[in-house]
Order: sequence, then C-alpha cells, then structure tokens
Amino acid sequence: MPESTIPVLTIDGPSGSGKGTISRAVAARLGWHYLDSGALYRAVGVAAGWADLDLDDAGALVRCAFDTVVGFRDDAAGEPRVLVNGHDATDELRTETAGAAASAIAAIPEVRSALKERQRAFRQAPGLVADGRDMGTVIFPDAGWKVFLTASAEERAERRYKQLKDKGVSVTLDGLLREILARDARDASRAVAPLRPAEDAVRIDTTGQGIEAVVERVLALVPGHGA
Ligand SMILES: Nc1ncnc2c1ncn2[C@@H]1O[C@H](COP(=O)(O)OP(=O)(O)OP(=O)(O)O)[C@@H](O)[C@H]1O
Ligand SMILES: Nc1ccn([C@H]2C[C@H](O)[C@@H](COP(=O)(O)O)O2)c(=O)n1
Repeated sequence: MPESTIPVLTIDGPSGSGKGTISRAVAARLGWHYLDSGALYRAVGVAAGWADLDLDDAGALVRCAFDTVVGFRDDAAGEPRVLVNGHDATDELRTETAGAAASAIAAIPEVRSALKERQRAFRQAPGLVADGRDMGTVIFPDAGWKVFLTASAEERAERRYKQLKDKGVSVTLDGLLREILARDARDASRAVAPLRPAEDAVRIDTTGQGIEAVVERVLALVPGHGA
C-alpha cells in the first residue's frame, strides 16, 4: 500500500488533555499503530541530560536528536515501555522534568526537522493514530481525521496530580498547574510548529467527560467504527 494512502488519525492538544490515553485506546479499538511523538522529544531531552548537554547548546542538541535511538515495546503485562539508547527510560520520561526539557528542546527548529521523518515512518498499514502538538498541522497534514483535545488547565492539573499520586510521586496541585501553564505557553508560542489546532481539526473539550465517552466521540469520526 503506498504510504500516502495509509489512513492516519491525529490527536493534538496541550499537556494533560488526555491525548496519550485516548490515542492508545482508539488505536487498540481500530487495530492501528500508535505514535507517541512526545516520547521522541522527551527521549532526546533525557539523552541530553545523561550526556550532560547544555539546553542552550542548540548544535549539540540537534546532534543528540539525530543520534538518540528510541524503541517502543509492550512488557509482559501489555504496558508500553520506551527504550532510549537501549535503556528502559519509561519512568524517567514521564517526569515533569523530562516534559519541561522536551518542551525546551522542541522549540529548536533543527531538532524538529531531525525527528520529522522518524515520525512519518510510523505510518504503516493498516493505519496510524498519532498524538502530539503538530501531528495534524505539520507531520501528517493529509490525515483523514484530525482531533484537537482540550480541557481546562485546572482539570488537567488535577488529572496529572492523581496520576502522579497513584505512582507515589510527591507533588503539589499548585506546582503542577504552574508547570502545565508554563509548558502550554512555551509550546504555543514557539516560532516553528506551535501547538494549535489544524484548520480542519474537530475540537473536543474533555472537561468533565470520562475517558470512555471521549474515546467513543473520536471513534465516531471514523466511518464504520462508531458505537
Ligand atoms: N477524559 C478524561 N477524564 C479523566 N481523566 C483523564 C481523561 N483523559 C485522560 N485522563 C487521565 O489524565 C492523565 C493524563 O492523561 P494523558 O497522559 O493521556 O495526557 P496527555 O495529553 O497525553 O499528556 P502529556 O502531553 O503530558 O503526555 C492520565 O492519568 C489519564 O488517565
Ligand atoms: N509533536 C510534538 C510532541 C511533543 N512536543 C514537545 C512539547 C511537549 O511539551 C513535549 C512533551 O510532549 P508530551 O509527551 O507531553 O506530549 O514535547 C512537540 O513539540 N511536538
């Protein structure tokens, strides 16, 4: 099947809007592949940290983006794991520190270019669900279905708070809200591929909506897959 005819559904949105959760569930229901593009940016940020690189050294970060090897696999319990340069970095990748580092390096245009083809290579039959910030605008502008997920910043902070508490991570709700607002501002204001809905994206505000309801709303967009 020529790559351009393989169906793609993109789900973009700010941090904590539920992109990863919804995309994974929708991909499973469709039997399609899943791309967590944020994990690629987080992996470069984490690899840069391991190599003690300066987050202001754009040249070194671009080299790091080209050199960092990222692998995705499910463990025996079916939980997704991410390998960075052969090491299981799943837990480190999910920290707020890694998210902030990813957001900072993602503002460097050459880092974005370095990751572009790697993301497009995930377009494999029978289809792909891709989540991130620029999936519908830059990486897969020809996607058949585009979603832009939102939720109030307060609800997103509460979701993250609950998620981290459940993992035994000590955080405060106020601190998380500040981090979420700072990351939204940085991701939306950068010059290249800023966080914004594609013109043809369907916007879904998930504030007060459960995960299953959102999954059904997204699936309803794909002919033959609604409830
Ligand atoms: N509609 C929803 N209602 C309640 N909780 C939700 C909903 N969607 C997602 N969540 C929960 O919110 C948390 C964050 O979701 P998720 O990691 O999918 O967000 P994200 O947009 O991918 O965030 P990030 O961009 O930071 O990776 C998870 O604990 C998830 O279970
Ligand atoms: N398509 C993407 C995906 C991610 N980023 C950057 C900006 C985010 O703050 C950071 C972490 O992403 P997350 O794992 O929270 O989805 O990575 C981006 O610029 N473009």
